[in-house]
Amino acid sequence: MAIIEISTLQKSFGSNEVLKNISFEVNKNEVVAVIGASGSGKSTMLRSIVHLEKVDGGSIQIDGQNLVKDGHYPKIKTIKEITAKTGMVFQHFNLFPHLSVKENLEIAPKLVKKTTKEELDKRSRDILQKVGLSDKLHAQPGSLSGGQKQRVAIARALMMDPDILLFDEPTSALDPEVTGEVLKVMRDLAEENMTMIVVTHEMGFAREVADRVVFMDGGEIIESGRPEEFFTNPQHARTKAFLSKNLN
Ligand SMILES: Nc1ncnc2c1ncn2[C@@H]1O[C@H](COP(=O)(O)OP(=O)(O)OP(=O)(O)O)[C@@H](O)[C@H]1O
Repeated sequence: MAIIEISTLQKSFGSNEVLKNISFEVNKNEVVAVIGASGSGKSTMLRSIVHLEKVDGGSIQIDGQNLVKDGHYPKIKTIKEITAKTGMVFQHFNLFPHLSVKENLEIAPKLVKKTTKEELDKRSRDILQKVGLSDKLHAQPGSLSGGQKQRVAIARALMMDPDILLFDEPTSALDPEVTGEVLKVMRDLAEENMTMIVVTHEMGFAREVADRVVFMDGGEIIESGRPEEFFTNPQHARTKAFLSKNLN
């Protein structure tokens, strides 16, 4: 069953047409890896799903509700309700630097959910344990490694109990030696059947963890398929050219 339905999405920045009639669906519990060259529109597509970008045309339905229909948006209250169940993890973590890990985790649920202090405390401890950072509850982000910061960012997204998690190049800003610890947390989430869209340059992750790979080029979806077919027998010349440059 599709939990995200995107159809004929269009977006331009001035004269730069960044999304050209993008259509695709994500099923509940599916992990979709989105790959493609820099500037192909991957981030813009992801950001549109959480309303960090406003599209010019097309539709996005999340769990049966229209975030945007034929380029028209509902009122902001409805938009907030629709996007509330989608969490996002960014390349550069976007933690609040002046707040502790615990405060970073609790700030959003404190504002929007009716939760007691005790429940929040238990939840932040449980989720930090899940990402392997129990000992960092009271740390400041500045004292953490990049891999630890990104795991805190994932924990923060999980605090809102999302149905869908979007990752925008979550390991691209990390040193190679800490990339694995973040990918492991993402693998664990995939195994727990979290619905995920992951924009990534990590071909190993796309090949091994994703249920489906989507290749974008020049604002279009060129090809998508199950990883075993996509990587061994790409159909499109542009996919072949991209893979020959990016697979090692
Ligand atoms: N806020 C913005 N204002 C103007 N142009 C933008 C903006 N955001 C993105 N763009 C442009 O849109 C195009 C697509 O960018 P986008 O970040 O979506 O691509 P991407 O595939 O995610 O690339 P990367 O891997 O480099 O992040 C690029 O040409 C970029 O310069």
